[in-house]
Amino acid sequence: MSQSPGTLLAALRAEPPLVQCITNYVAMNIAANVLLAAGASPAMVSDAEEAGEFAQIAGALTVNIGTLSMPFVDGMRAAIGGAQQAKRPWVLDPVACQATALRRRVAAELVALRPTIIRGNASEILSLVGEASRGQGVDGRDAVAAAEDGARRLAQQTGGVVAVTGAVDFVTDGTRAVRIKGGSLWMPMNTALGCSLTGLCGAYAARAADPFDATVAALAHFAVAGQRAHPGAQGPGSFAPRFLDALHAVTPEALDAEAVIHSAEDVAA
Ligand SMILES: Nc1ncnc2c1ncn2[C@@H]1O[C@H](COP(=O)(O)OP(=O)(O)OP(=O)(O)O)[C@@H](O)[C@H]1O
Ligand SMILES: Cc1ncsc1CCO
Ligand SMILES: [Mg+2]
Repeated sequence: MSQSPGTLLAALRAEPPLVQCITNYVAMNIAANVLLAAGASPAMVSDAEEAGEFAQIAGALTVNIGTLSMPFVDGMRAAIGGAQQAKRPWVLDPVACQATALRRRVAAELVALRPTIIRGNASEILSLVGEASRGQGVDGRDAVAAAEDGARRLAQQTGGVVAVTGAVDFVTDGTRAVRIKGGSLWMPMNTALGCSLTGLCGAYAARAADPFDATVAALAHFAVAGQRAHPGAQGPGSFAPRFLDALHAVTPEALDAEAVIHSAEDVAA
């Protein structure tokens, strides 16, 4: 029996989960504010000496390779080990994994550790499954639809959930699949909103029985908040504070009423 986004939002707000975020320098502040606005409790803890220990007290771990360096990688390895030992969900954001040999290598190592959830843009997901990617650095340049089959294969390979975000988001666990509509054209013009969404996937995963439901809820929360924030905004700058306010203002009832989620199982191979 699946849990609706609103049900999970109520659970998250009733008991804000501690989410350990190993994220990039660009996203640190934005992602922390997004998690607080949504109702979670973020902590940016990444040094290898403490990251594994912290993962055992956190409700979930998120790992993002946006501003990659070897100290970050050591922290990621330690944290993932701690999360796995404590049986906590962990989420991978393979930022710009198509761009360099280092990113391809680290992303492949992390995928092999079987993340509970992988969330990326279409260009990143295509690269993870060895397909041609038109990504330009951290910016996705491929259509979500082009990465759907690859996302299904990736989910079957890891045994986890894969989310591809863009104009219409796609979520699959290799068997089930949905598309989520909403959001705003200003979202890809706000840096690190994808990284922040990865953090929110972790927050929901800490409270959900099923990581697929958690991922759908996080993406639906973003889609509804983005859609609500859009009309009052003149551009990416005025959108940003409205979006944070909307993440906070949306109630569990409104989330279930306004989320546009359609089954995508019709196109399964
Ligand atoms: N054209 C669009 N219209 C509506 N919403 C969008 C659009 N593009 C992206 N989004 C939304 O923006 C959010 C971030 O997704 P996106 O695919 O831009 O992540 P990303 O490329 O990893 O971002 P970043 O690396 O900058 O953090 C998601 O909630 C997604 O649904
Ligand atoms: C702009 C940027 N550069 C590395 S990570 C990041 C944040 C968006 O992914
Ligand atoms: Mg990204």
